[in-house]
Amino acid sequence: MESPQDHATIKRPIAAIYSMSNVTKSERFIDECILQFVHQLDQEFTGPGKALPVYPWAHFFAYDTIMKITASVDFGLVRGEADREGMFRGMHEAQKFRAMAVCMPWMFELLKRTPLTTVVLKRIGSFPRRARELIQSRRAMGETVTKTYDREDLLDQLLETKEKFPQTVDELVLHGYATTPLFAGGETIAATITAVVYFLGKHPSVAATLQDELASSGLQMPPLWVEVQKMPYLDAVMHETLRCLSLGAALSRRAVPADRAFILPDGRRVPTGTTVAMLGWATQFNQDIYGTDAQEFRPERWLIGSTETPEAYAERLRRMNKADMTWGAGDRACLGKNIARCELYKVVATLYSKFEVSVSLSVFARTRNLDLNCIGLTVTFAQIQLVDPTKEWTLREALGVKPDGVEARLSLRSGASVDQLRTLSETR
Ligand code: HEM
Repeated sequence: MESPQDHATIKRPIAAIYSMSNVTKSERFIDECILQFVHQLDQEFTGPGKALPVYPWAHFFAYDTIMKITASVDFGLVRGEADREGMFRGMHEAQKFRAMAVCMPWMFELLKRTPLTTVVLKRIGSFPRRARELIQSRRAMGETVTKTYDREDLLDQLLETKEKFPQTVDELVLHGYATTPLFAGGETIAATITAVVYFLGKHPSVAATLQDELASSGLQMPPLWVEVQKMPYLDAVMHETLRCLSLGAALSRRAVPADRAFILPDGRRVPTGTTVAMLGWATQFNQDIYGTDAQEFRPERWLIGSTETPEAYAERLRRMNKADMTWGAGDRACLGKNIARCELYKVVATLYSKFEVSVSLSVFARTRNLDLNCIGLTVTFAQIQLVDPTKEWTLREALGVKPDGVEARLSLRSGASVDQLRTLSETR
């Protein structure tokens, strides 16, 4: 792990690029991908007997979107024009390997020269390779061509850091900058969209309240960030989904610094240099902070209670936010949080404005017990049927979390039209 000082130096040139005010300049990239996604879902999955495998399609959407935000590239996974299977084959296994390398570096040292490791590292290597290709092709286009874009993508801005911060940004650092969004912006977003569909399918009253809020907000379609960021119930749903999903479980690690003592609650001192991880699973389900129903999915916990004073609510919210490790904390906290929130709020608001979504879950596996344990269940807005209530479900976990087996049935809401949505966006 690099020192905090080196880390801060490398992060400084790109901090402004990831600020919300800059991210909203690329909203149009996100809108284009949302439109494509909704149209494709409408074409392929609305109709009797059709079921949408949520995670793979959310992953197509997320990857197309991050490619567009990063390099204006129309990758084509949602439209089926890119090699969908090849793209994600073995990715989760590669992630598990990476998790092992992060959490048990000594094991990685032992294994790193074996043929198996070479194969796995090749899979992980597809992101750096793609980033290198993007940089090369952008440079080949020449300065004048990139400047004629009517909008800047991340890559243009990242390339500029090399000129603005020559002391810090060499080819290697630039390559790291370009690889990160490709690596970080796919599975995280896909898992979150899948979890929203899952939790809302399990809690029809939450879905109904969200849809009421969406319907009464007079949103443009796809909605703008300035519109969706002000929607309290949508915000509560997203907070609660991310809290219960605990995506960044193994990500937030820090080395104990030499200049500060790190003492555990029982008085033991952790030696300098020791890698310490704060797990979201421990903090985000802490009953002292989130209440005795911490294991339940309940977006209302993020809203003011009917008998609560504004002061008490502000204090409760402060404690909940502090314990919520979704985006990590401190100087290594998620840099892509603004991109992720903007993309997620917009796509969830669009999906639940346009579609009735009912969920059937087949083999959704999870290692922790929430209140939602089962395999093979069908959920509709009208009823919940557990095919086998005795079985538990588990999430596949590596560095991130991959939810498998969530399938949804889609139908357009009465009065909703996807063509109307396209027209609105084209006039923006
Ligand atoms: C739901 C979506 C996402 C979640 C939950 C998430 C979560 C996290 C977490 C927990 C960390 C580690 C923070 C720490 O150590 O304290 C992290 C780091 C990071 N994430 Fe995200 N992330 C998401 C999406 C994204 C996206 C879309 C991007 C980029 C486009 C991104 C870029 C980064 C970067 C660059 C870091 C490293 C920051 C540093 O080391 O200073 N993330 N993320």
